[in-house]
This record gives sequence, C-alpha cells and structure tokens, in this order.
Amino acid sequence: MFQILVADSISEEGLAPLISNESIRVIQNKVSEVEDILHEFDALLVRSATIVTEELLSKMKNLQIIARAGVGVDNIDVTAATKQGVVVINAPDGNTLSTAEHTFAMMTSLVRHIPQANISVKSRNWNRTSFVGTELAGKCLGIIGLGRIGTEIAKRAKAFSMTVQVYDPFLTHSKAEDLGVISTSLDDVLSLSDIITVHTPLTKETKDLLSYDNLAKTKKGVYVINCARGGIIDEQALVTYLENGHVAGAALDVFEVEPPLDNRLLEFEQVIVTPHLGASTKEAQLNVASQVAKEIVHFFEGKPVTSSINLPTLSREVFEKIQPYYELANKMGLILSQCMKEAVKEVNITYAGLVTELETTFISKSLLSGFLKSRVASTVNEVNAALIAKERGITFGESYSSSTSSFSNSITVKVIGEKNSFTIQGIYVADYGTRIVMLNGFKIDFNPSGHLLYIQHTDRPGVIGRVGKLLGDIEVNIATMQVGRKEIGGEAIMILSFDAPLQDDTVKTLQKSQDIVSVRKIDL
Ligand SMILES: NC(=O)C1=CN([C@@H]2O[C@H](COP(=O)(O)OP(=O)(O)OC[C@H]3O[C@@H](n4cnc5c(N)ncnc54)[C@H](O)[C@@H]3O)[C@@H](O)[C@H]2O)C=CC1
Ligand SMILES: O=C(O)C(=O)COP(=O)(O)O
Repeated sequence: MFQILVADSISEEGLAPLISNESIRVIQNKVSEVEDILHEFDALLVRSATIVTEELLSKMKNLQIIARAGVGVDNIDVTAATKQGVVVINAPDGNTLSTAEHTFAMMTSLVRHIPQANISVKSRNWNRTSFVGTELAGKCLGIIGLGRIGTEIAKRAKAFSMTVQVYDPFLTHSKAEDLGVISTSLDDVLSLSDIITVHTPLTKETKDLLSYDNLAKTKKGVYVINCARGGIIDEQALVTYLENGHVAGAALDVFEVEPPLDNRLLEFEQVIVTPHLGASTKEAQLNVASQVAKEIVHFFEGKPVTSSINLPTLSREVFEKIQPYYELANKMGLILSQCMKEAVKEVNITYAGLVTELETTFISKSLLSGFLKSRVASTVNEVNAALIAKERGITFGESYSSSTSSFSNSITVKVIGEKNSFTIQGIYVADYGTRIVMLNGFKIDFNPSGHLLYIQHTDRPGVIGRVGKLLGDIEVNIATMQVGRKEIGGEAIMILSFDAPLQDDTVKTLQKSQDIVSVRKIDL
C-alpha cells in the first residue's frame, strides 16, 4: 500500500484517481499534524503553502515522489529532492487560464478603482468624483515574460484594443508576430507602457527585475501588476515610487513573504491585493489536481511520468557510462545560454567518435535542459527539455559525424538565433576530464566549471594587459586565462576563470574598454 500525504488544500474531485485506487491510501493533513509518521509516506502532494525543505525531506525517508498541483516549484527544494532520489512533478498548464483571467481582473480593478469604490459605497458614501478611472482601450500594456500565462494576457489585451509591448529575451519573432504583439527591449517596455505586468518565473535574473533603476525608467503614472511571484518587483522600490507618486497604483497577488503581515505596500490606498488567488478557481484546481493524481498513479504503476522536472529514467549501468558526457553537455548548454542572449530557433548537436556508441538522445536532452534552465518557470530536465523546446518553437537536431579530428570523441553544438549563431565543441578524455576545445571557431582549451568570463576582442598589443589591470584595480583575482585567435591582428577571444562570481558592474566596465567587442559572464 502506497501512502500519500496531501499537505495543502487540493480539489477532492481531482484526487479521485488516487482515492479510488485500492493500492493507495490518501491522508489529508498539514505536515505539522503528522510529524511523527512522516517517514511512512511514499508521496507528498502540495500547492504553494507547504515549504518542502531539505530538513523536511530528510524526515520523509520513504518518499519517492513530490507532486506540485500547480506551476511554480520555488517552494520545493528540488536539488535536495533530486539528491534524495525523489521525483518532482508539477502541473504546468492546468492553471494558466485562471491566472491570466485573475491578472486581467486585477488590471481592470486597478485602473477603475473598483476595490476602493466598493469599500466606499458599503460605508454608505456616494462619492463618484474620487474614483474616476482610466480606459484600457488605446493604452499600452507591457508584458514581461510571454510564456503560457503572458500569452493568454496578450490575447485578452488585444481584445480590449490595447497595444501590447513584450519583453521576453527568449521569444521568437514569429510567435510575437502571430500574437500581434511588439517584441522589444526591457527599456522600451518600461518607457512606453501605461501598465506593466510581470509573468516570468522567479530566478536569479528576474529577482528585483522591477528595481529602483528600472522603475525610474517607467512613465510617470504607470500602473504595475504582479500575479507571478513575489520578488520580481522590488517591494522597497515600489514603496518609494508609490510614495512619490511616480507609480499610480499596483495590483499584487503575490508577495516576497506570504502571508504579507508586515508589508508597507498594504498601507497604500492605491495598492490592491489578493491572497495568491491566481490559480484559485474550481476549474484550475480540478485540472491541476487531476493532472498530478493521474501522474502519481502512473508513477506507482512503474509507467513513465510526463511532467517530471528532475529525475531521468535510465538504468544505473547505462547512466554511469554516459555520465561524463551528460555533465559536459549540460555545461555546454549553460555556456550557450549565457553567451547567446537572444531568441533561438535551432539547436543542432553533432557527435563524433566514441560517444556515438552511447545513448546520445539522453546526452542531447541534458544539453537542452542546461540551455533552457534559466528561461522557463518550472525546472527543466532531461524528461521535459525536448517538449519545452518544441513549445518555444526551438528546433532541435542531433546528428553523427564520421569526420576524423584530433579528438577520440567530441560534441559540437551550433545554436542559431534570429540574428546570430554560436558554436561550441567539448570533449571528454578519461583521466583528463571534460574540456571545451572550441568556441565560435576559436581554438581554446578550458575546464567548464566555476565562474568564467568570455571576452571577444581585437588581437592588439595591450588588450590582455588592460583587462588584467582593470580587474586588478578592483581587486578581482584571475585564477586562469586562455586566449585564442584565428589570425594575427584579427578577432580573438579570452576565457578567464575566477574564484567567485563577478559583479555585473565589472562586466559593464570591461565591455567599455578599448578593443573589447563583447563580454559574457558564465556561471557554471
Ligand atoms: N499567482 C498565481 O497563483 C500563479 C502564479 N504563477 C506564476 O506565474 C509565472 C509564469 O508562469 P507560466 O506562464 O506558466 O510560466 P512559463 O514558463 O510558461 O513562462 C515564463 C516566461 O518567462 C520568460 N522569461 C524567463 N526569464 C525571463 C527574463 N529574465 N525576462 C523576461 N522573460 C523571461 C520565459 O521565456 C517564459 O516565456 C511563474 O512565476 C508562475 O509560478 C503561475 C500560476 C499561478
Ligand atoms: O501554480 C503556481 O505557480 C501558483 O502560484 C499557484 O499557487 P497555489 O497552488 O494556488 O498555491
């Protein structure tokens, strides 16, 4: 008998496949109420309220699967779960429409002051002049993050006769064209929009995306909306811009700390709030609960699960053989993603030599998951990488080359974007390890790990010295340095490694230095 702990409030009807299954026992309780029997559960089902920490996982010795009845898995320590061999699944599209509709409800409420007017009338006032609103038709909506939810918002905004400006670095031109939206830079979205709504995952890149500096670039009188994740808008910065009147109002469904008991934003009349209700409809809850319930049944029946976001399903023996290539490919994907900052149409992988005898599909998926990791809300892994790439219009090709090179095996990847392309080649040699031996046609040789800088420059006397001095002046210690060039005086590259991550300001300063063409920070 498999025991499942349902720790958050989840649709009973959606749970039917579990409740009716004779080999499954469902217990609906908060974690704190079953502390002494946590070790007995085989599965844990949660929404966003239960925080699944490493400590909790260590108490759940029998746990095999965690199911998130929703999208965001930021309340689950997926790394700890993976380490513990626990599969994590989610329901990526069951609540898309409800969240988009809630965002739209927040937008209309915000610009027509509906919550404030409601309170006023119920307090027996009849004050029509204080609640004069703003029409949506003809206004510009800025959407940051055009994934599943952002896309549904865009369609609805078009129906309301709004113009839509979008910032999503991973959005292809054709998708934007199909939707009739303008795909542009973050700065354009900030400066041109009357209303800005965020729909990205909360990641290193999107934390405080609407910062002091970025809010300063917005129109005076702008409205902002966050129905994605607390922390994408810097709450302190928002307080400042509400206080000085630059931001006319905000609609917030999510907060950095939930519930937001001690949050200054709640004190503003022009801020309207809901308690993380985006996905709270009967339909969305039924969808997400039944999606994960069916997946859990499959999992216990030994069938493959389709929405796993962490573990691959390979035998240990096969995995051990491909592991070095699998890790190399993942690093190559991460390097490509950090060097190629634009929408990508194609990822082509070519294997040569001994590696072609292995299960390369799995290696390719590892590469793809490294490449997509920072671009989507839910964690990407080998199980879901190809599907996510397809959804995002990225064609993914794999081929074998018989051409002989100086390496006994190699993986070469070409990523083609709308304007540029980028090529990388990596090798694995037993007892030597994994190396990157080519970047964009430049021969090089470095270990893909740690904190790196990729600098493209002109091969002129003094460039390397200038970079060294610039970093030395700000006390940044270079651990290793590699240079590569195609011809004397032509284009050249440097790969520098450091003991700690570099500050973004350092990258900006280097970028301005003489003879430097481009600088990319790579964290692996
Ligand atoms: N309030 C609520 O109850 C709910 C909130 N959510 C949250 O909404 C957010 C969006 O969810 P989905 O649309 O389902 O995810 P998605 O993965 O379909 O879309 C996310 C989009 O953000 C884009 N993106 C990633 N990094 C970016 C960056 N630095 N700048 C601009 N765009 C970037 C990606 O390219 C992608 O298109 C997530 O944070 C999710 O957790 C989801 C459901 C309910
Ligand atoms: O699916 C998501 O990412 C959500 O934020 C929904 O959260 P909830 O399941 O309503 O606690």
